[in-house]
Amino acid sequence: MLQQVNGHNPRSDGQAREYLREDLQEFLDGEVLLYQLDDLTRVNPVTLETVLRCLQARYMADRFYTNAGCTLVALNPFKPIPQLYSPELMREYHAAPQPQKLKPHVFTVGEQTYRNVKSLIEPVNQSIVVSGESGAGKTWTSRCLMKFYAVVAASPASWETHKIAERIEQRILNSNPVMEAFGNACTLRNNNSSRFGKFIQLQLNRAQQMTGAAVQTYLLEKTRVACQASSERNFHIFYQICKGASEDERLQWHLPEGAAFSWLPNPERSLEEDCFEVTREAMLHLGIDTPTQNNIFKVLAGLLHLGNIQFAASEDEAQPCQPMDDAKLPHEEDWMESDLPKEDSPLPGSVRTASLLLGLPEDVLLETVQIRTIRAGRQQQVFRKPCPRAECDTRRDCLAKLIYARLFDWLVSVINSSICADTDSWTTFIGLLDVYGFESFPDNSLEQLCINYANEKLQQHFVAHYLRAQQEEYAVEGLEWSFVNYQDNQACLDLIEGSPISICSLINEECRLNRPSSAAQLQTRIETALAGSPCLGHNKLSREPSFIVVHYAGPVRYHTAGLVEKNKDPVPPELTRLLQQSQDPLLMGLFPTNPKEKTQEEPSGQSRNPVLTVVSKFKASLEQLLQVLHSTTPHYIRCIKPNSQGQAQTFVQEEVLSQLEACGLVETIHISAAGFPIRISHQNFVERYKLLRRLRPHTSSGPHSPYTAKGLPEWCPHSEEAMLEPLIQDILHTLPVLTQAAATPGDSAEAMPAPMHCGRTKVFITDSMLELLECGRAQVLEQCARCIQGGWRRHRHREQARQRRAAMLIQAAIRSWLTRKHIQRLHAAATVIKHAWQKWRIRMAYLAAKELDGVEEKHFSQAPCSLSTSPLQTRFLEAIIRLWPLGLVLANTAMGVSSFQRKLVVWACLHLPRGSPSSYSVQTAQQDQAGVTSIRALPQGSIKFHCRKSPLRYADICPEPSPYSVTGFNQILLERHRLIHM
Ligand SMILES: Nc1ncnc2c1ncn2[C@@H]1O[C@H](COP(=O)(O)OP(=O)(O)OP(=O)(O)O)[C@@H](O)[C@H]1O
Repeated sequence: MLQQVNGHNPRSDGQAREYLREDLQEFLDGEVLLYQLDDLTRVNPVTLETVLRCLQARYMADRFYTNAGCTLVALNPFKPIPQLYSPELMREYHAAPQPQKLKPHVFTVGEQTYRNVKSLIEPVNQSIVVSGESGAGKTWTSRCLMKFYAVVAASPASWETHKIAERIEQRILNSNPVMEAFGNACTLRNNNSSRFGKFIQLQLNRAQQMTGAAVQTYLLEKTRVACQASSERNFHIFYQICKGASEDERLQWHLPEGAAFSWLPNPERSLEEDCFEVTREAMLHLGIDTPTQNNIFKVLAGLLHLGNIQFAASEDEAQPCQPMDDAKLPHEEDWMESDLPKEDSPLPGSVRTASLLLGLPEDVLLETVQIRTIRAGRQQQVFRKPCPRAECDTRRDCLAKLIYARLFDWLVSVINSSICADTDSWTTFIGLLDVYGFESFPDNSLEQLCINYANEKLQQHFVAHYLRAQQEEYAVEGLEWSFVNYQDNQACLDLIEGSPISICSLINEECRLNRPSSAAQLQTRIETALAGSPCLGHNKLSREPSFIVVHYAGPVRYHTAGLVEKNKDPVPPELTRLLQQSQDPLLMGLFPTNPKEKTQEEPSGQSRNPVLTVVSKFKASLEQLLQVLHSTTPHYIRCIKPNSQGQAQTFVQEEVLSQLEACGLVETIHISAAGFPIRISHQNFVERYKLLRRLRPHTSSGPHSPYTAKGLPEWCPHSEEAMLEPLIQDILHTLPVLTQAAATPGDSAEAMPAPMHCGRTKVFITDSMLELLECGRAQVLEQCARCIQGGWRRHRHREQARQRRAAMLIQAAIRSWLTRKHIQRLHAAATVIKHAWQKWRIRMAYLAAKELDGVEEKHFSQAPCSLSTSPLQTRFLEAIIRLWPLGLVLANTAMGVSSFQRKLVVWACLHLPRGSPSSYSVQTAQQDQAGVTSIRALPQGSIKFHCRKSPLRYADICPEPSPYSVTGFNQILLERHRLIHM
């Protein structure tokens, strides 16, 4: 209900605003409920708040996938939903004529890419970029896609080719558990966190059947082998072998039950990822036979024992640090193999076991870790310098990292050789990129710099693609507008990788100079050399040397301490040489003894080639990757973790918001805002804003609308659109009035028109224009409300007056009716009384007459003759008549007559029968001398009259007394006498 427009109650104002906001939201959303919105670009307006609300509503309604333009947002359900990933559903999406019309799903993206490949429209190759923070579901999504392609891209041809294809698909799928066992670990954020980035190329032949795949990995977190954060774990494979090995294998690998290893923290935590048998099975399918597998596991066990070697600090710098006796392994003598030269060797068990398992001579292994060799001079003279304890630890860790990294790369190459098809057997590919999401921790170093650098690159790629998609939509709608002014993240990329000076180049230079690097020095260098960059910041309050990079997803502070060392990733050449001496078949393969081969780990001083730092290697592989991506049609899946606890049905808005920022969706929203974030269909636009036409000036021409020129297209293909055109034109004509009304006195005229475009089917407007339209609408509604209120008040007034008149009329009518009724009743009663009265009077008269007649008759009957007959009688009567006044006078004389005498005189003169005192009463005055006051005939019976007061004015005065009516018994008598007298 509209509020009374002139009633300014702040609370009701607030409510009204809220109501209008909801109303606008409802309009912008259309008829659809928020959770039913499949595409975030349909959320209107595209703001963070609405996007969040929409995602939350969908998540709570168990709708985990939502489109966001060319991106699919995948919310992690944190609960198994088998029916959401069933082969039947895969086939349904595959068979659908328009899969994009089905509910958003990872299969829609899968099918879309597959059809694009089939359509052979350039670029034929497709890529799917799956990003998100740790635990958001990237690996799950990539696995899902691989399963999808394994189902839909299977060969329907002959049974034989079908079998081959199935075997390849199985191998591709089997690569997952192997890579996850060696490359994933349990972290604080995800129990099965991938510690590397990967790009999987699914290769398709001309018939779009999957014939093979290739895997490329990025930035394996090899430091995890030797160093794990508390509450985190090492790579899964270490736990798998410790928990899943058979008794025999335990003996072979020197892994007694319950043994404690420094590099195996939290072994008591059991995860479903600790499935040794699955890994072994998958390795077998990939062509890694059991002896090779055993060899791998033996080497891994050797690494665990290597980690148990602890050095004691040496008091004499010239003496190497000695390994401490380890007390960690229980019942050593019980399970140690007899091949260990136990009794002869003074070395601790961990050194002996490690060297045995790694196929290295014990003393050489120990010496290499303890003593640094330096070659100097032209003759390459060798100097040996015992390392301090910390360096011994570093060298030991470095040895383990070196072995593990090589082993991982080797595994990837084995997987590739197992699943990769011959180059001539495939023509197109679909790439799946599963990369780390943007990272920002309290302590960020080179790893985060590389990851965020990659994310910046991918974001730039994404933005370019998104803008292209936006631009295409504008073109379809006939809009001539471009995002030329949009600033992308090039400035940030220039800061990180630009030429000639950038953060990367400065760090690399520090490595090349091969001088002792100081963290503070590096900070100063970066700050002075890159001072002009808008994306470089510095936290002056920070005590530790650092610099801030303002990434698209937010600012990140990187510590400069250790940055150069990490970038060098130095591998002492003695370590490589040591491993080249290994007798272990696997290590021999990983570290071949080829003097001509220059390994990457060769020290910089001995090579004229530019140093291959971590950053430069990463940059090279990133460029390669982007080249591949640029040659494909990209598709994006943004995985979002609704909460950090991994709980189902829990949506923490703040956490989701930061991820939306990190995955660039917020950026997309800002890009939308730079264009026309609000799109309304012509129909809806007219329905909502047609009332604005009331604001249009009444002059026929009216002010010319600046919007009409760029406004509606000249041609309207549909008749409905044609019908809407004049209405939209009318609305557009009101815009100058609106802008004028909204302008504050200081605004310049040209600043006012807010941008707006009419496309072929939609009206494209900006936020400011929406505000203006809504303002105008509110204004018109207010006018209407006032008008309605005035009309209503007038109407109510008239109605009330009419009702009052009608009520009076009814009251009068009822009153007169009641009066009539009452009078009728009174008339009837009066008639009855009158009749009774008349009857009574007649009767009385009759009785009186009868009595009088009786008295006379009696009187005359006592006389000897009748009046008529006897003259004596007549004379007597005449005498009486003549005398009775005298008698009365006598009776009334004041003097000398007693009361009784008076009565007697009256009786005598009136000839009243003396014997019947009950019939007449004679009243004398109280003073007996006063005479007779009245003579009354006593009534025969009593008569009562009960009269209520009449509502009628004259009802109680009826009947009309007549001057002749008899009103008392005396009168009857007197009348009688008078009559007689007459
Ligand atoms: N669609 C889904 N359905 C059910 N569970 C899921 C789904 N997606 C993810 N999960 C759950 O979330 C966990 C984390 O997912 P995943 O390992 O794919 O995250 P990630 O983004 O690859 O993390 P990281 O970057 O650390 O490797 C999975 O182990 C799984 O339990």
